[in-house]
Parts: sequence; structure tokens; C-alpha cells
Amino acid sequence: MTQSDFAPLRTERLTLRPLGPADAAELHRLINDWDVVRWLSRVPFPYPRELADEWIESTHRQRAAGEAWHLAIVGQEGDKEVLVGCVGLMRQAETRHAELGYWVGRRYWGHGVAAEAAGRLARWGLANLDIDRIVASVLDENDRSAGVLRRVGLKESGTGEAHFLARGGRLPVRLFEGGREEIAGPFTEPEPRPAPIAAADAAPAAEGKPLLLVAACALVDIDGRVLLARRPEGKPMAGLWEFPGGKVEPGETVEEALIRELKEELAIDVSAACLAPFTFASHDAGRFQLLMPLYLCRRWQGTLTATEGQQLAWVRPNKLSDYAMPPADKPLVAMLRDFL
Ligand SMILES: Nc1nc2c([nH]c(=O)n2[C@H]2C[C@H](O)[C@@H](COP(=O)(O)OP(=O)(O)OP(=O)(O)O)O2)c(=O)[nH]1
Repeated sequence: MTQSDFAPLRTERLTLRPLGPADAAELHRLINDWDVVRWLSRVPFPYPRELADEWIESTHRQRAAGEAWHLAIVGQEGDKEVLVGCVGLMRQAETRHAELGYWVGRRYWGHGVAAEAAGRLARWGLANLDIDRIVASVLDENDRSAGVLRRVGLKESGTGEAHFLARGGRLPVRLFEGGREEIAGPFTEPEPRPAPIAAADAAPAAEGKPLLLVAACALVDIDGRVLLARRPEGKPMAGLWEFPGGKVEPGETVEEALIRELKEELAIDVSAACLAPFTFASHDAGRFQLLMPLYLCRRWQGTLTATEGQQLAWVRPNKLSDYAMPPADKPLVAMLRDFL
């Protein structure tokens, strides 16, 4: 397993990348420090030099197995890249959550490095892993780390106990957790555009909210499977699976918008004649009312490609509910399952 199995994640000041054998000496120098280790539950003190090599090796195995993503936090000092600390996500498959952990070398404290790195990895995890929540815990008196978690968007949810290896016993911890809405951003669009129905005599949307018209399509393949696409990191509801499509732009018909979106997102050509109206979603999305006609389409031209790097999945109708989807889509899934 090489470092290239994971594309580095970047933030304004940092790079999060897999650890390599060449990081071991510096990692050991940074972590073999009581002021760092005393806050960490699974790390011994003193920290043996060989453990750095063994642990780095194990991070590759865990990533390959889809169990944990431990990454180096790398910063820039002049034109030199320096190891600053580590950040990790450990997945709990049964409960669809991942535990967030991090540490930063003492000389890099006080610059917001931990929140920047942990926030990036948490958002990446929610958008790309099969998880719905991020959890974390901090030693009771670790206010600094509690502040980091709050900045990432996690909320304090209770108390517990954890074993602290270097302290040789169980100690009280504060528990934190957060989901997509808190960590990856609000579920609503940042700037609701004016309702596409702009005519003075158009019916006002519920409660006078702006209406967001979104065209969506269930592409159905020869085996009766439906295509779902995963909303990428950075968009509202990142990590949820949806029907391909997008907002209807001013001046477009719903079909024109869908044909454009399917071309942009999937590189396929669909003709209006192949778009069969199926049903629609009408959903109160907070600041706007979402109105989403859903079409069925079984014929298209071109090789279906994820042009925006989004994850795609062909899903049997009876498996659709295994995929986390936006709340507006829930009734559509049931209807599709009955129909297909
Ligand atoms: N395409 C699609 N959008 C959905 C579904 N369910 C659902 O709630 N939505 C919502 C999410 C967004 O608020 C809105 C679609 O917006 P979008 O951001 O995907 O649209 P777009 O492709 O035009 O994106 P952009 O150019 O603004 O980035 O509709 C669905 O199944 N498919």
C-alpha cells in the first residue's frame, strides 16, 4: 500500500495526507511529549521510537480495510513542508458514525491548526464515507480540545469514561457529536435564488417562501436499477445520495434543465421524448419551498461518466432505502420501489 491510495486533502494552510515511513522520526519527536500525550487516550508515554513505524504501517492497513483514516497534518514553514500533527477518523460501520481524533505538536499550538484539520477531515468523511455522524470525546478538563470540536460544529452531548493509556486508568470524558447539518453546512442553499415563477399572477409558494424548482431524473438501466449520485463535499447535504439533476435556470423549461444537467454531470445526451414524468417532491426546506419534478428515463446516448468526480451507484429499487438521501426524496423512493 502506497501513499497514493488517498488523494491529499487541502485547507487554506494545511495538507492532510497519508503518513509514510519518512514521517516516523518527526512524528516521534512531536508526540513523545507529556504535554501532548496526557490528553490522548490510546497513546503510551514515553512513546517508543519503534511504535511510530508500527503505527504508521497500521494506518495504511486500516485505510485499505475502510476502518480508519489517519492522516498527517502538514504545514508550510517557508518553502519547507513540516509535520505538525495527526488527524484521524475511525469508522463504526454498524452505527454509521466515525470517531474524530487529532493531536498537534506543542510548538504549533495556538494557531487554529487542529480545528482547520479536523474540520476538513470531518467534512470529507461525511461526504465520502458511509457515515451520518461524527463523534469525539475529550478528557474532562481539556477545554482547548472542546473548543476545537465546537469550532468544527460538534455539540456536547454527554459524559462518559475512557481508558487513558499514559495515565494508567479510566478517566471522565466529555462527549461530542454532530451530523451533516452541523458540520458540513446547513441543508438549505446559501442564497435562495428568486423563484423561477416570477410572473405577477403566479401562485405564491407556501408561507410566501421562495420556490426552488429542481429537475431530477431516475435513470433506469436494463436490469431495472436506478442511478443515484452522491452530493460532493462543499454542497449543502454533502454525502447524501440523490437523483441526478439540478436547479431550473430562469428561461429554461424543466426538461431543458434536466437535459443540460444530465449532460453536465453525467456526459449523457437525453432527448425530451425519453423523459417520462413520474412524480414530484414538494418539501419545506426551511428558507425555501423545494418543488422537484422527478422523471424516469430508460434511454440515453453516450457513456455515462461522473464528470464532477461524484460517486455514482446503480441501485436495485428494493435497496434504495439503504442509501441516505435528502428528506425530500424519501416519498419518491417508496413510489419508485412500488413502480419498478
Ligand atoms: N438533483 C437533486 N437535487 C435534490 C434532490 N433532493 C433534494 O432535496 N435536492 C435539492 C438539493 C438542492 O437544494 C437542490 C438541487 O441543487 P443543486 O445544488 O444540486 O443544483 P445544481 O446542480 O443546479 O447546483 P449548483 O449549480 O447550484 O451548484 O435540490 C435530488 O434527488 N436530486
